Order: sequence, then structure tokens, then C-alpha cells
Amino acid sequence: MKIVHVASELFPYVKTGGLADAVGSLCATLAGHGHDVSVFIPGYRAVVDHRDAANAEKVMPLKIEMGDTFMSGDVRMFSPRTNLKIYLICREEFFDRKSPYGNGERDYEDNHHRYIFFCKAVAETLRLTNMRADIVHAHDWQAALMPLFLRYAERRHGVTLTLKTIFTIHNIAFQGVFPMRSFYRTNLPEELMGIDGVEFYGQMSFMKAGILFSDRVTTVSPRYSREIQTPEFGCGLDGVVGTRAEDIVGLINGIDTAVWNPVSDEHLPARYSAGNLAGKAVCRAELLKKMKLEPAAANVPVFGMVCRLAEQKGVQLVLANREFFLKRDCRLVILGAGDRKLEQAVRELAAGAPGKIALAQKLDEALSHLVEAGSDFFVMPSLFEPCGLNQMYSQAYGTVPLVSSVGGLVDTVTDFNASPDEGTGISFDPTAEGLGWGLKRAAALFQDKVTYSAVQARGMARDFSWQKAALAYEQLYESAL
Ligand SMILES: Nc1ncnc2c1ncn2[C@@H]1O[C@H](COP(=O)(O)OP(=O)(O)O[C@H]2O[C@H](CO)[C@@H](O)[C@H](O)[C@H]2O)[C@@H](O)[C@H]1O
Repeated sequence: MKIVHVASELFPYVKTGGLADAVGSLCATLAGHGHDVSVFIPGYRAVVDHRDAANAEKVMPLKIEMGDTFMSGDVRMFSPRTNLKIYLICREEFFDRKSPYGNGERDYEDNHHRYIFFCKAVAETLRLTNMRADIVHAHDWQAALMPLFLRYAERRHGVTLTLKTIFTIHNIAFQGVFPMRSFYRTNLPEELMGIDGVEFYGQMSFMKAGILFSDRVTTVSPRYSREIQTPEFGCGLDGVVGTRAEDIVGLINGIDTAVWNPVSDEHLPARYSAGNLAGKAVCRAELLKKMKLEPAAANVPVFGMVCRLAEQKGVQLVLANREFFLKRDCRLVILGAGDRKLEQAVRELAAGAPGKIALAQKLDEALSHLVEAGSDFFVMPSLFEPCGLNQMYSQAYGTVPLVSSVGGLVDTVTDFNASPDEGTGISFDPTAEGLGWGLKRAAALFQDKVTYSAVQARGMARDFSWQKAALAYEQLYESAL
């Protein structure tokens, strides 16, 4: 199949979160299965500067209609492996910036123009290169206008650009909602400004367009596909999602076992497997040392957390349970950055318990591997979680995950109290009390080494590979065609 992916992030070129991992691994796996895969991403500074892009071929210049004006840019392409081509939509004014979406304090004010340009440029490239895709698969709000632009370009030019369009919701909390006055930049028919189009409470919603106008919609876990049809999790789009109930399917993400594998992980000071966990103890000691924490005896649990410091990730629930960490003999390592208030609160928590609690307030891919490997428990008390990746990394690394029972966390972690013979982790309600209860159960479990080892071993034996996960996408593409 000729498959085109359109996304704002792609590991290892640009990553702010799980979207990059998911798109990167899915595309690489599909290419490995023999499909002809092209991925379009914006030519952000980090991507253009990446060594793989150094010899990118200039495909063509672009002139994109943006309302009553034309904006120029260019398309570059490189191929990091057989069957996989990465296309960069470049326009310095839009994408040559330090980070993809904002300056850390606020989002860029022209994000709507940037991603309208991006999507239009992808449609134009497909047309001018005569790519004739079987499937165009767009991810999240930044690519959500793809189905509309493709179908209108086809109508306007009398061509077929793709047979089917797929839209994946990685996180419905980020919708790309902008003032309706930006609609004129799309050059789409005015009737689309209404309630049956992109209108969302008087504004324009990119994500709504993706949900309504793609041939199929997917979410990144079965549970989340049901949750977002309810007011509690739908972020105002539950009604819109409900209209596509027949066409929506939840496909669980996988993990890239070439990158996330304790047997071969190059970021670790020692490697290990389910059969020989000696290396895990080395990683644990190294993690504590690196984070300037006191060494911990074998019966003192090390809790790890890696995430965007955002409400979604339940950081405030950890803060609400500060007494647990302060009073018990344990260690807590948090790697994360994001919301300024949460950063400040976690910094204060760590400052109040030197030697016991540490925060690394940055994005650090290598350290994230060490936290996964060196912790005994991974803390993930998300308020909502479309899929979540770290709970899967944790199981692969023999680190027992503590997760709230929402979204993909329900689909990927089995609670050991509820299922003593199958449990791979600890789950609880997404509340401060829920996490408190989970932490107490973790502390008790850690003293029972036989049960802890059994839970750990079952997690390590699970197959979360993309080899398996990508099959579901291949079946979806085939059934859509
Ligand atoms: N400070 C830091 N340093 C290094 N690495 C860091 C980091 N902070 C986070 N990460 C990494 O970023 C990724 C986060 O992935 P998640 O899937 O858990 O969440 P995210 O909410 O970003 O993704 C959204 O999309 C994905 C993909 O579909 C869904 O799984 C998820 O539920 C949804 O919210 C992991 O690889 C993690 O290790």
C-alpha cells in the first residue's frame, strides 16, 4: 500500500511527547512490512538541523494560497530507511523556531496560519508529485484539516489524491481552536463555517474537521474511543465524536522495541533481561547517584515519574500525597517540564526533601530511559490518558506501573490485587485518595519480594511491540479501501 502520514511530530526528529513516538514507530514498522510510506512533517529548526536531513533533496518550491494572498515555502525529502521517505514542509517564517508550538510562556499567535499552511502544502505536494496515495493518515489537530483540503483540491483539479483518509486522535484535550476569522485563510467554502462544518462555540476547531471529514477515525486505545463519547472525557467534542460512532475504532499504541528494550538499551549503564536482573540494580544505583539522592537499600522503593508536567498527568495528585513520600523511607525521581506552577510546586517538594526526592526539570531522552530502568515503581496517575506509553515502557523494563484506571492505562495494565495470577501493575481511581491507596499497596508489595517479582516478570513477558500494534492499522487500512 502507498501510505502517507501527516503529523506535527516524528521521533527522532522532533518530539514534545508521545505523538512523536507513536507516529515514528508506526511509520517505521509499516515500512518494515513492505509498504511504501511517506511522512510529512513541518520543517522545524530541529528537524532541518538533524544530521539525517543534512543532504535532504529539494523536491520543489511551494506557493500556497492563504486567503487573499500566496505564501511561499519549499519541500525537502530524505529517506532514513528502505520504503520510508520523510518530507519536510519548510517555510522559515513559520517553522524555523526554537520549539514547535510556543516559547514556553505561551503558544505562538500564528499557530492557525502555520498549520493551515502545513496541511495545504501537503495536499499541494501530493498533487504536484502525483503521489496517488491509497491512504492519507493524519494525526491530531495540527494535521486535522487534511481530509478537507484533500477533498477540495481533488474537486478543484479533477484528480484523485488519496483513496481514503484516516484521522487519529492522540489527545482530544488539544483541539486547535482559533477565532473564526482565521477561516478565510483556508479558502474552503463558506458553508463549512457552520455547525455542520468546523464551527465550535463560535470559533473554528481543527480537530472537529478531522473527526467529521475523514473516512475513518481512530483513537490510541479502545477504552479512550468510548470515553471521548462522554461529556467527562470528550472536552466538548463528545457529541461530534458520537456522530462518527460507527467509524471510530480504538487501536492501542505499541512501543519501539529497538529503542525501548532493557536488553539492548544504549542509554543504560548496564543492560538486563527478565532472566537476569542484575543490570537493573546497577541502573537503580546510577539513577540515584545521578539525581544526587541517597543510596537506597533493597527494601526501600524507588518511585519514578517521567511526563509533561501538566494536569493531565496527575502531578497535583502526587503533590497531594507528599506526606507519603516525606514520611516513608523511599525515593522519588521526577523527570518533567511544562506548566510553570506545577514545576514550581514540584521544585519546592524536592527542595524540602534533599537526598530523597529529586526533580530534573528538562526534556532528556537518555535520562528518561534511566528513570524507567532504575525505578522499582513508575507513577502515572493521569486524570485521562488516551493511551500512554510509559506504562508500557515500565512493564518492559521490569518497573511496576502505578496507574489510574483511565483510557489506555486500563487496556494495558492489569491490577495485581484484582487479578493475582495475571496482574502486572497497580491501578486506582484518578484521585488523590486513589493514588494514596495505590502507593500504600506498592509499599506493601515491595516488602513481599516473591509477589513483586511475579508481577514484574509478568510485565516483562508482555508483548507491546509495534509489530503487533501495526497489524491492526494494516487491517484498518485494508477494510477502509
Ligand atoms: N521530560 C522528559 N524527558 C524525556 N522524555 C519525556 C519527558 N517527558 C515526557 N517524555 C516522553 O514523552 C512521551 C510521553 O508519552 P505519553 O504517551 O505518555 O504522553 P503524551 O501525553 O505526550 O502523548 C499523547 O499521545 C500519545 C501517543 O498516542 C498517547 O500515548 C498519550 O496518551 C497522549 O496523551 C514518553 O516517551 C516519555 O518518556
